[in-house]
Amino acid sequence: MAVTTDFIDSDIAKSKPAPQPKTNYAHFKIVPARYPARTAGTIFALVVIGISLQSVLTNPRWGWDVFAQWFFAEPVLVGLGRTLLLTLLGSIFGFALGTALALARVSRSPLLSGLSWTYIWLFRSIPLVVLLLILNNLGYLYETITIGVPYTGINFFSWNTTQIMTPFAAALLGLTLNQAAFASEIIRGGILSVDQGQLEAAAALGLPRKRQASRIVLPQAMRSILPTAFNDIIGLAKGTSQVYILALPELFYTIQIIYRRNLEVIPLLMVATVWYLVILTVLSIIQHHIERHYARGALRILPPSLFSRLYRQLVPARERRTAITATQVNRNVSIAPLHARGGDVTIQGVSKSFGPLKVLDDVSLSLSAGSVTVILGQSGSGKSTLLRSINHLERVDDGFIAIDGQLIGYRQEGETLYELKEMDILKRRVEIGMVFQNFNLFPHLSVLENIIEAPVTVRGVSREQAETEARELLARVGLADKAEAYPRQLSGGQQQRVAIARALALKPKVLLFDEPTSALDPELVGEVLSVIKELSSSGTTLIIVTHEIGFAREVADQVVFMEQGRILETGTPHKVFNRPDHPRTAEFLAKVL
Ligand SMILES: Nc1ncnc2c1ncn2[C@@H]1O[C@H](COP(=O)(O)OP(=O)(O)OP(=O)(O)O)[C@@H](O)[C@H]1O
Repeated sequence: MAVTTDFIDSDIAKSKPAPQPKTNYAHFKIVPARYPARTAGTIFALVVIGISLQSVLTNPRWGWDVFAQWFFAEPVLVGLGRTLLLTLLGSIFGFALGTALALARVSRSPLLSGLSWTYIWLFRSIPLVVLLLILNNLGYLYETITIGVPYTGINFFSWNTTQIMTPFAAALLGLTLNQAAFASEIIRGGILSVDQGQLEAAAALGLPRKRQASRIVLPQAMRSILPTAFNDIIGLAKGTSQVYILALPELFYTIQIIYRRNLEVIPLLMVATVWYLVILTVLSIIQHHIERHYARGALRILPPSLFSRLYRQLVPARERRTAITATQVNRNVSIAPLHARGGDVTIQGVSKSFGPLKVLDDVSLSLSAGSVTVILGQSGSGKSTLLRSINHLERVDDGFIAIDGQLIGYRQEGETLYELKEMDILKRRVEIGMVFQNFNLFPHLSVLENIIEAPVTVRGVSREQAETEARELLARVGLADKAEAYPRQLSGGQQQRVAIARALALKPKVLLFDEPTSALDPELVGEVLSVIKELSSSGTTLIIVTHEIGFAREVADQVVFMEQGRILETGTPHKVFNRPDHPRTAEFLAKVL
């Protein structure tokens, strides 16, 4: 009756896990997995290295004794110095001019952009050798170079062109002009690779244009700029050999002069080759470290650098921990109130079109200070455009929007409205915070840096005070322990809570939420809504575009229903959700409820 016994045994096994025999593995021998292909590959590499070394070291024609004699010889080192100087100055001036050209190329002025395009087109077309020869003969075209006020006869300085255009000056100028044309396209490519949302987030925080470029756009652009830029600099280091045409003895030209005299061609070419290898190695190490610097925040975990790997090997973990604890900062700074009083928002007869499409059509709305308004409507009904118009990310065609009686985007004098310059719009924008659907945190800045950027730059708060307030805000959104993390190391819900803290750091009168939960997984929606709910009693005026009807019912003072750019209905949540006036509202609610 083996079958019956088996049945009983398996039943028992299901109800109670069988006790596992305890095994002592201490005396077991571990055999690592074997990888025959890897072993074969290693042997092959060893053979190739061995043969190469033997052929290079034992063949007397390589002339290693001559190589040793010339490697550190004075003329070679002087030539090397010139090559390094030309590379360094050519890179610095070339990239500085290239950055200006790239910014001009993306400028909104068509003439400036056209001028930059023409420069790039011209200097990328002219071969470097031709350019160097033209510059060397510049004295023939222009006998003097003068700095002064054009067409007035007022001159400050005047030089004889042939005297100042030495071979070195011509070489440096030629390399710079040539390098700038290529560098500008590399930089422009980097600028274009930065997400548009980043610019909008920076503008919504009121950061000035210069700060947007230097702190937000360029650091992120650097990730795509650096590999190509270093390729270009390495090309320049080798390309300096073209200045031989000006009889300028840089490294390669010096080598040529020497081997033409002593006929030791190969050993001297080896001298040049090894020095170029040294230059390339140093540049590659610099590239690695700069790239690593700009990779902060782009990778979830940054691989340890060469130095930190060495540090980990040399310093025991216990000592490292003590060192970190010793650098903790004293955070006893007074905490300012975290909210400004809410603002009254008046939207009067606002219209906006994109081409033939009228997206907002005579929209009027009045929101009292500290109120919570939820805007509902089908996709494409103009909800986001209305929000973006409130903080002037979109310029309206007709009507006006005012906060506490102050017009957005305009200055009023009597009956005339003057459009504000971008700088002034940015200043006023700090009163209106905005939280985006896709968070738009700055990925290269830590959570703390994201939050303090605008208060420090725009409001002029001290860094210490801004950090204290930022930590307080982070504690309020439940992320006190994430101050040093980078956005990509956080979940979507956490990122959105940081975005809310960032908007609050400017103590705005009005806070706009553009579908703050629609990019989140359902289980993360609740944590963001509870933060907004807490804010609803803070006195800040909240305007929220959302499809979360339950949430709207709970927190809203007023619900607005939009369709095809028009407001069809407004009222309390109780009225709009239970007894809507308009059949379209009822139809929409029937779909989403
Ligand atoms: N920059 C733009 N250029 C052209 N059309 C635009 C632009 N921005 C928005 N639109 C159009 O305007 C209309 C309203 O867009 P908006 O984003 O305001 O709608 P929405 O109600 O917020 O939609 P959703 O709920 O899907 O976000 C859409 O038809 C959209 O295609």
